[in-house]
Amino acid sequence: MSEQNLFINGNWVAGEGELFKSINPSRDEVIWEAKAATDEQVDAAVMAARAAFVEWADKSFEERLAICKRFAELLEENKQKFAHIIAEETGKPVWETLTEVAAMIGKVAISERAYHERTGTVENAMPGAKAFVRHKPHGVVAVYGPYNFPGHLPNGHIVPSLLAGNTVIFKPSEMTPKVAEFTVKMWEKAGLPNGVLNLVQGLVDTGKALSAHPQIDGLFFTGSSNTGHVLHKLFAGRPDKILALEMGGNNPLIVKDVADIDAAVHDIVQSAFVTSGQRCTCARRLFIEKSAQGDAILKRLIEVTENIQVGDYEADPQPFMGAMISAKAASDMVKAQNDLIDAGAKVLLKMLQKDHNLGFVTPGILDVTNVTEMPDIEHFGPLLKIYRYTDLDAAIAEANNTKYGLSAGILCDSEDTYRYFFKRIRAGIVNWNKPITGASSAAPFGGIGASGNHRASAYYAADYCAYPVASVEAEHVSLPEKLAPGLKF
Ligand SMILES: NC(=O)c1ccc[n+]([C@@H]2O[C@H](COP(=O)([O-])OP(=O)(O)OC[C@H]3O[C@@H](n4cnc5c(N)ncnc54)[C@H](O)[C@@H]3O)[C@@H](O)[C@H]2O)c1
Ligand SMILES: O=CCC[C@H](NC(=O)CCC(=O)O)C(=O)O
Repeated sequence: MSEQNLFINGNWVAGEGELFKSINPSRDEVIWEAKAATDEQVDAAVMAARAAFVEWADKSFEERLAICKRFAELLEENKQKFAHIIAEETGKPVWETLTEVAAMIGKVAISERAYHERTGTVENAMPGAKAFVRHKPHGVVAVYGPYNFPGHLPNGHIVPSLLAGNTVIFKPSEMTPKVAEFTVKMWEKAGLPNGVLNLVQGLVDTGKALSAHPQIDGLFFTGSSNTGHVLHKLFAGRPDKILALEMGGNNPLIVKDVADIDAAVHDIVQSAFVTSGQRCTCARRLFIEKSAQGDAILKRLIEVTENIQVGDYEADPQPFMGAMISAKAASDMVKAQNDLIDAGAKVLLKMLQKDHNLGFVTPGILDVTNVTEMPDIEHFGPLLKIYRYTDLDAAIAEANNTKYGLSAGILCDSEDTYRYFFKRIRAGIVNWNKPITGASSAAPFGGIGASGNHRASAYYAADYCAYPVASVEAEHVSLPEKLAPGLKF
């Protein structure tokens, strides 16, 4: 039981709202239980961030960076422990959660570089003066995180926000409060001044109270498209607030003429089933040619997928896939599969949830080529939909037939085919002969359409964490050499 679960103005305090729990989805055990933040506690957190802002923004960049570097060192020292907490709360195997902690550590150096390269100071000479472009923090920002990368993805907003001089209120996913608590304890230990980072835990009501708070200057969100759209509506008519949205996708992957079938199948599996399909970048739709080679790829894909190891996060040897975030998420995914089957999808490999109290499902593959009414929704789990095609243009058109636009890829040996595809496909991440998951934090990250609002996370996060200020400056006022017509001095 975690009683003092909120971090407000440098103090750990108990929530006074509704009781909520975090359940280990691999073992059906309660691992965290506490009360949500009330509206008054959300208000206290926002006002603490407001009070801390001027002093934090006034510190030198080097002072702020030193604390972020200490945070990264603490993560390094505690990486085994932290990886186990992420694994126990999300179901992801430890091999994978160790990479999540590594991405969090790497974020500090990447954000330092991005701060200078994207939001540095530019000075230009001009007659009798100098012109500058500098950047200033927005002020108090709210950061919302998803459950699938409960450490890495909010960290991708928090680190650049703090480096730029903003103060933060962090609202993690209600599915992953324990990871959030550990993260904030590392920041506390790293020496952040009181009020600079505040943690409010809770359900949707806590999220609503924070997003509606008049004293936030911005909201940086990674999560579902549904919630992102709710927030977008809430911020409509508020050009004074900055809203950065990173949402989901209905991501396509096309296969066309490859020599190495096993290599192609590897990249498909890595794209569709890593993290039990719970990555925003996962391939949801796979386009395979109607040809002998297409048949061979599909046959091999089914064989390899049938043999994917699914198991407990600590199992030795480690499984490829762990549990989904909850038993409910797993049964919802099976239901989504059944709905598609009812709509005419052909089962190639049936997804199964053997124990309804746990989050484990085996990966599923459906042929949806003949389904006439395919919903354009993100199936956030290990369910891959196959489209058989005869014409590449038609496959690309269908790949683009989505309101989303996060990631896309093609597996093909011809560079010309890739260039052709690249020009026509609509997505923020476009890969060639590589999985479409595993997007690097060192590159801009995010999508177009319903996947986000173009302020991509990762490397370009620096852009939305500070605003540019243009200045023309001279040490003294002086009369211009040439006066405007009609003026006499
Ligand atoms: N594009 C990306 O960068 C990216 C990365 C990871 C995950 N995702 C997406 O995230 C989703 C999974 O995460 P999730 O289910 O935790 O997302 P979610 O939208 O359910 O929750 C995200 C956060 O929003 C809060 N929230 C929910 N409803 C709210 C409301 N009405 N008002 C204010 N706050 C509210 C939640 O409490 C949580 O803190 C998937 O759709 C996935 O594609 C996107
Ligand atoms: O749900 C979002 C997936 C993000 C994920 N990105 C990473 O793993 C980044 C790792 C790094 O920073 O190098 C993905 O794209 O799969």
